[in-house]
Amino acid sequence: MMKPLVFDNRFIRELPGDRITDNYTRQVSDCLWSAVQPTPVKQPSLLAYSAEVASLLGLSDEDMHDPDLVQTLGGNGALPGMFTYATRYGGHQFGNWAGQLGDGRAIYLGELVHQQRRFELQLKGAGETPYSRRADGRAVLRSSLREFLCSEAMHHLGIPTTRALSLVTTGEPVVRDMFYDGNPEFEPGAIVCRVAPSFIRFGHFELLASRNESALLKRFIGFTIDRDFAEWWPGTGLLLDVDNPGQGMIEAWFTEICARTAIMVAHWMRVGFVHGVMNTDNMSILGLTIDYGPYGWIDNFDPSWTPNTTDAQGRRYCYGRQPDIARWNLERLAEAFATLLPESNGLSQGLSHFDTVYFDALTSALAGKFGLDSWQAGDGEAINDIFELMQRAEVDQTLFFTHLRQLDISNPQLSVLQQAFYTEQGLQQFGDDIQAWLQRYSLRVQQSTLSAEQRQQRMSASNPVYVLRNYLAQEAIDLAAQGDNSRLLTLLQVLRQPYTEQAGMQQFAQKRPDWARNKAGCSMLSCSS
Ligand SMILES: Nc1ncnc2c1ncn2[C@@H]1O[C@H](COP(=O)(O)OP(=O)(O)OP(=O)(O)O)[C@@H](O)[C@H]1O
Ligand SMILES: [Mg+2]
Repeated sequence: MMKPLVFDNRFIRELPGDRITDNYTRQVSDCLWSAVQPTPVKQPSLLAYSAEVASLLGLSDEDMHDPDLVQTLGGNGALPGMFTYATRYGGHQFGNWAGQLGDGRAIYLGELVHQQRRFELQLKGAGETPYSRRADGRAVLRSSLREFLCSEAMHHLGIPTTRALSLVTTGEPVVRDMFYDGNPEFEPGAIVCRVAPSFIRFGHFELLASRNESALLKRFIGFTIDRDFAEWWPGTGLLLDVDNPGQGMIEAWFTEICARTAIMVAHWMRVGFVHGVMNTDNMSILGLTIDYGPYGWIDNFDPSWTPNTTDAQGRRYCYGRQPDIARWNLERLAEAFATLLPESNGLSQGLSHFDTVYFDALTSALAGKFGLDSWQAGDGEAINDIFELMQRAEVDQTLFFTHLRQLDISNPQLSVLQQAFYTEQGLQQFGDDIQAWLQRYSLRVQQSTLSAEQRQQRMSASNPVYVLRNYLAQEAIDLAAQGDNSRLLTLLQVLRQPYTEQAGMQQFAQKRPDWARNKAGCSMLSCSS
């Protein structure tokens, strides 16, 4: 028998809910959540779970196979103490205000408390809610598997992220027109149980501000600081009035949100992660990576690359623009707060803080990647030069760094990097330039105070050997769709230690194979999920 889980559902206890309790699509006002039950499914079956997340929640391996828990994770019935609801948020999508969005397919199970830590649990793909607009409330296996694996991979890379407890197939088909080309197909349905201290998004605040619900906006800010920033705000020396947080508190808090967002994006840039849909409804107030949709990983270095086919034209959310977009999103959040603080210039100070924190985080990440002791004048220029060469020569970003680590500084040879080139032509055409750069780099490293061993250690800690390249996820999806979850489990295992070379796992540390270059799911992803 499973031990009872402890829930303490502050969100629904302390914040107003929707008075309408019927589940139909509508505009909702003057509240933050709507009670809604997950829609039951035919046959929930546990495909994979994260043992680390289970243990954070006080769940043993045995518990994870408990039929009652598996049913709950598939949306069939709640456990004692749970309360199920969807929240009301809005957002800027692709640069435009989109109005009310809300949890159209994510349904909360409540706030689980274990060992003094609080975790919100959510089922993504659990059925329609009042916020489902014209969609079905469901999620397909391919997108759920990608979310499950990548959130765990990101955590083990040391990147702030929402986590995933479980991946459950529903036994029910879901219809998707993957390329929006009039060819809908049945795909297996699935549900991920996500876990985070808070799933509150920028869009929650933006919607209240846009609807002039200012008393509720204030109260919600007070709630969020009190519940989700409990470790931060006492250190500010400011007093928190939960019902009416003061200007100084809101400004200080916004500055903190800016810092966290900057750190998150600097990490993305470090490992070559492209989120793909940085709409403000996909920005976490805690600075966690949230909503693993059409994300991707950089193979050949290219700042203009985006995995999202919907964004292929404008490239708003391409790799290189992520820091600017994060700042743009913070500006939208500042505008929402400014409806309460018309006289404030503290909000613009928060934005400047973003610039400072991002610069520091990025330069220290780059110093780590290149194995430098510190960031010095001239490093930026040298690093820009090699990034430009990598782009023109089509060099794999991940392999470049893991191989650069092996460079003999006293006798730098291009051959160390050979594996990282995608084409013979790139090697022929840019080989001499890159060789010259390696000489310049070696001189820089020789001036450094680090020993060879220290340099290599720094590089190992900053440069992952294993990342969830798009084609690796796709191979796991293709197998899982045939009922074989072995690759999924192997990847989950390998990605637990992404910075360490693991015996027999060499195949997961290769550059993207040629067949995957232009294949759907491998080089480009649709938003259909
Ligand atoms: N299949 C669906 N059914 C109902 N609503 C959906 C569906 N897919 C997306 N939405 C809603 O569309 C909006 C934008 O979607 P987006 O792709 O950013 O989110 P998402 O993938 O559902 O998940 P999340 O941000 O919760 O990880 C959100 O309000 C989302 O709930
Ligand atoms: Mg989303």
